[in-house]
Amino acid sequence: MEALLKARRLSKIFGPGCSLCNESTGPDFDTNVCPHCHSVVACNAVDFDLYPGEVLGIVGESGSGKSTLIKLAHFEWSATDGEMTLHRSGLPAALAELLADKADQYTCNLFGLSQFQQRQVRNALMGIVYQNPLLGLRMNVSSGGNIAERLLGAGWRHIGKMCDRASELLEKTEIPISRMDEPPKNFSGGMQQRVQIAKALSNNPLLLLLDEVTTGLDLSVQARVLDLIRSLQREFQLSMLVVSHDLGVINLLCNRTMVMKHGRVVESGLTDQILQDPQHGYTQLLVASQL
Ligand SMILES: Nc1ncnc2c1ncn2[C@@H]1O[C@H](COP(=O)(O)OP(=O)(O)OP(=O)(O)O)[C@@H](O)[C@H]1O
Repeated sequence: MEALLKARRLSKIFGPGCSLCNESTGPDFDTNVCPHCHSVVACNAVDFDLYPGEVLGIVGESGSGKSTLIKLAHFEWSATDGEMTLHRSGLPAALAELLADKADQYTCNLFGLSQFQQRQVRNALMGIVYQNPLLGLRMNVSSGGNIAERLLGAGWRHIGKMCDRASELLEKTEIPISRMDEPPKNFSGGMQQRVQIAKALSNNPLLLLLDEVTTGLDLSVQARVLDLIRSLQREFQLSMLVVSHDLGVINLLCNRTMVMKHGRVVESGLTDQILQDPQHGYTQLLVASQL
């Protein structure tokens, strides 16, 4: 099977950067701040492949660069260096043509696209759920309206079809249809996450990005949201990138996992293997601390 998404040498530096940034930061130096120019190396030379229907976890302590990878993949931040390509076979024909790299079955480097083109890719192919629902939802707009807005962005125009799609998704995410016209600000934290999930799924994304989606929720609410994500992933065979500092979440959702520290991947492999037989000292600590 061929990868749906390939990321190569993903790097993000905050600050001016200098020729010594990469060789003076990372786990061996116990910092991601360059001692020469004081830039932050949020991630450096990260490679990964994501296969169709696969869930790839990104775990690590606070500041290790997990959210940076999600924000690069979602084009919220521009990469300092690196490439991201998608397999063309799963893309809508118009997009596959637009992004064609004639020599390859993968698209051109998506980081090289204009902002407009990146928005097209994002609207057609990606969904995202943030830890903070304020980032993913308009709190004063009805829940149905939040979903319709996303559908408009993805090119939908027929109001009736958008209403049907919103009801279908809210039902799937266990929001009572009777509350479809209410704004998310009226909802509990768990409900807001479920509306975010419904919105993120509305355009049938190939790729779903989850950034600490259950952090901050009560344990029982967390369990319900995670269960929902797991069943939706199976139903739609979604490919997902899941960021979490919680190994329980990673264990429940992810087939494979990358462990990050100071902007570098220190270990990656099958989640079971990483949890049962961690190789890197940092992963061993992480696993021991969460047992
Ligand atoms: N806008 C910014 N300007 C400067 N540095 C930033 C900026 N955003 C993030 N960083 C730095 O980049 C590094 C990686 O941040 P990132 O948010 O990716 O970490 P994380 O692993 O997701 O952490 P957390 O679990 O706390 O969200 C951190 O050192 C952070 O301070």
